[in-house]
Amino acid sequence: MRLLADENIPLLDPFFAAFGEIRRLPGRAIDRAAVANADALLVRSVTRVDRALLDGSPVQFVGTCTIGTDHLDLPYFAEAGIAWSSAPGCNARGVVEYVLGALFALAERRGAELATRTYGVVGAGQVGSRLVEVLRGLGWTVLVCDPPRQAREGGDFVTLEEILQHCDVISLHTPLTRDGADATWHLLDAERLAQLKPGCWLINASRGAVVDNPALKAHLSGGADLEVVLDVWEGEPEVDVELAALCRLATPHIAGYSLDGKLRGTEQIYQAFCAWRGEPAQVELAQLLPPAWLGELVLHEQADPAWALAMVCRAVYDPRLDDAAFRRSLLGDAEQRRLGFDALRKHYPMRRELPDLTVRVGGTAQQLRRQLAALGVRLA
Ligand SMILES: NC(=O)c1ccc[n+]([C@@H]2O[C@H](COP(=O)([O-])OP(=O)(O)OC[C@H]3O[C@@H](n4cnc5c(N)ncnc54)[C@H](O)[C@@H]3O)[C@@H](O)[C@H]2O)c1
Ligand SMILES: O=C(O)[C@H](O)[C@H](O)COP(=O)(O)O
Repeated sequence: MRLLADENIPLLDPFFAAFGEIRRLPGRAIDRAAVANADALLVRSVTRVDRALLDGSPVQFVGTCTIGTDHLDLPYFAEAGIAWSSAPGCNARGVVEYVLGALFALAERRGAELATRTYGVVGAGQVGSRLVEVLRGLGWTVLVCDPPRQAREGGDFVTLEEILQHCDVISLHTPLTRDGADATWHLLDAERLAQLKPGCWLINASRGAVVDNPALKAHLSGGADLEVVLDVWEGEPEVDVELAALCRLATPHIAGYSLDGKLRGTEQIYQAFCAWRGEPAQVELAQLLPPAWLGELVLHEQADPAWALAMVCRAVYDPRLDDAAFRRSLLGDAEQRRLGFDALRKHYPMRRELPDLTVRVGGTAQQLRRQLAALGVRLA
């Protein structure tokens, strides 16, 4: 079996070497010539996999080590009989921790109290539902908008208009879709941006085009009272530098880039590949994960809970570091910026997740313990 893989997929050898030769290429360099000699293709989000790439190739299996599937032409796969798999939920935890880090950074900047704000989560799938669970676990007020789920399940959902009207913080977690009643392309357009509450915080770590980027730039340039955090951009790896300058936090599509999340992505595709071949999966991620550099934190029982939550999150991940590195990369010319976007992602620093951290709290600080548990850390 000949495997062709994006070179940015970690742990390719431990998981896939037993199946045959693995050829590695940068994701954006995977082309028709390369797939002409491949039986299976393993990609990340930057490779568009469609008829134009695969028609006439021997590829029978496509695995994307990502949550998103908007780069895959799934109707074509069905028509051509190509098996495929994505990695649902693999890096959802990382995105949740990105949003938490952004909230603590904005709160510090604005002198705001997070507990008194109303949160709106748009899209409650793998990422959004985990975020809702964490925010509600912290005791915060959360409204949830997910029309497809609402139509299927009924229940406690609100409309996007209600989110725009009532929420002080809005975090977007929809897929990027262009068709149907619930299409999300430019879900936040000029008209909806104008409806945001003054002082609102808007976070997009879904897909760039869920927000109309030119409209957002015009809105911010016009002096809108709005704090914006963008991890994803229309036209990546090209980024509108003027828009980035208007954002409070700007990062190069790394919200889900915890090591755990990336490795889970590889493992999930390995498992799907084994299932497709009708073979048992024999390699387990647990055997391959390195130890977390920060194992344990000790908090004093009198620690202020708001301070303690921010410190614990930051100990594991602080998106301001990614923001600083990204802004440095935006100083070059257009080509340097494009290369910089990919380089920051390729050489992403070690980042672990809150469940890798043990927190010890002295005494009987029950509320703090409950909130730390909601964050997902292990409590000693
Ligand atoms: N920035 C990153 O690093 C990163 C990492 C992981 C995922 N993502 C992206 O985050 C997004 C969410 O991922 P996920 O795994 O949670 O997806 P998912 O498919 O599990 O969930 C998406 C949810 O959005 C809902 N939805 C669809 N259309 C909607 C609409 N018009 N309004 C409101 N809700 C709508 C769906 O019903 C679903 O429940 C995707 O775009 C994914 O590609 C980004
Ligand atoms: O869809 C996903 O899983 C994420 O957007 C993922 O983090 C994208 O990372 P990439 O495949 O671009 O490396």
